[in-house]
Amino acid sequence: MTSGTFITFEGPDGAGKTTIIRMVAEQFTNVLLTREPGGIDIAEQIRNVILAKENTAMDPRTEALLYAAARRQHLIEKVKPALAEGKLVLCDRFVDSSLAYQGYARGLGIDEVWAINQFAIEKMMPEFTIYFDIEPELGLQRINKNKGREINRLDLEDLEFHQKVRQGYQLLMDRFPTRIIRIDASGSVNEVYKQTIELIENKLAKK
Ligand SMILES: Nc1ncnc2c1ncn2[C@@H]1O[C@H](COP(=O)(O)OP(=O)(O)OP(=O)(O)O)[C@@H](O)[C@H]1O
Ligand SMILES: Cc1cn([C@H]2C[C@H](O)[C@@H](COP(=O)(O)O)O2)c(=O)[nH]c1=O
Repeated sequence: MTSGTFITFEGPDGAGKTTIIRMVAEQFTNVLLTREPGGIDIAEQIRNVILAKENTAMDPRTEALLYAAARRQHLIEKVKPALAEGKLVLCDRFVDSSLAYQGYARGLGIDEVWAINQFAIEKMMPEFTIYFDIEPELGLQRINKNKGREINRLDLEDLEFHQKVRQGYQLLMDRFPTRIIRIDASGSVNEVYKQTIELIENKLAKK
């Protein structure tokens, strides 16, 4: 039995999730801000393996399994305990990333990737998911402008891959129309933040 609230943030690379989630977290007390893959030591170690630029030989199924393994550990070690303590858990990426990136863009199949993730999450899903929608060209431009950000193996995929990721998310919005809520992430930081905080406050007020 969980008493907190679990919200996930999704979108293509460079959509602005990390920027906005940090601003949102500052507005709440009793909040846990975390991310996938990572958020705890074991999952951060898995993240380093998945995203290392030199690991170009990684098989797509290995990639999907590693994301699911990191997810499992993070869920058990960090997310579930925080929810049990009544926290608001804001998570930068969750299972929808695996469905969009590995299931659709890598071509493993959304249903197949959903199935392996069931072993990891045991039906544990967010109350709702905010999807930051952006043209991949704009997302990648934002990343490339940020000289301080390390470019990882997934960022180095070609534009076609990133376009497929976005198509994958569009399919997920059709599949989960009540859980996933779209926000236009192409505007300024302040515009995107305003939409996001209003959405969260409305949802929390209805709980
Ligand atoms: N609305 C915005 N307008 C312009 N630039 C933005 C906006 N939001 C974020 N940025 C900038 O774009 C870059 C990527 O933002 P951020 O890291 O928040 O995206 P992200 O969705 O978390 O990306 P990724 O999933 O690839 O880590 C950063 O340099 C950030 O400062
Ligand atoms: C959870 C998850 C993530 N990915 C991809 C998405 C990004 O390209 C990287 C993570 O980097 P970020 O800067 O933290 O966004 O990994 C994925 O392909 N599958 C997943 O399940």
